[in-house]
Amino acid sequence: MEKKQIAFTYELYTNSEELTPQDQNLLNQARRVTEQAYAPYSQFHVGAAALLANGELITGTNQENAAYPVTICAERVLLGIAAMLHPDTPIETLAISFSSEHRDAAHPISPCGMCRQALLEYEGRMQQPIRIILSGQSGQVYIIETAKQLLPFAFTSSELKD
Ligand SMILES: O=c1ccn([C@H]2C[C@H](O)[C@@H](CO)O2)c(=O)[nH]1
Ligand SMILES: [Zn+2]
Repeated sequence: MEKKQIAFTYELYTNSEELTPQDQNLLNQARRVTEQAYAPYSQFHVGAAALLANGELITGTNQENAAYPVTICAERVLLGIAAMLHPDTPIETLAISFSSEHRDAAHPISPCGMCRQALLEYEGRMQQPIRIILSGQSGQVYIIETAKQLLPFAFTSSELKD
């Protein structure tokens, strides 16, 4: 028997002023777009903003539904928009933020399991890592090098190839 370990490194910033101007801009877009989320049931407004390899910037927000499981997270809304509007253009960096009238939003949130799986597929499809910036409306910022790190032992398309 052998014991194995999986670990990854991420960057931690005290606040967004420590980021490069380009990353600050992207995070500010994610923070701002939370206002456009459709989240009448949770009042948890999530915003995602992506910088694409062609320099375009796109955004997405969570879209809830009275039949709760029908809800789509901001991250997967954004991936659908990216795939449709800019096919074959990799996502270089994705910023994710949130806001809520009822909760403190001064800490980062991290994508749910379903979005991690979707982000991993997009990376594989575009053959380029997606850098991820996580932060609330203020406070600490995490930067993760690739979506792959968020989903160790992932099930991928390689299993389905002949
Ligand atoms: O990373 C996340 C986590 C949650 N949500 C949404 C789903 C739901 O609308 C609300 C509460 O779970 O937040 C996202 O969009 N992205
Ligand atoms: Zn999700």
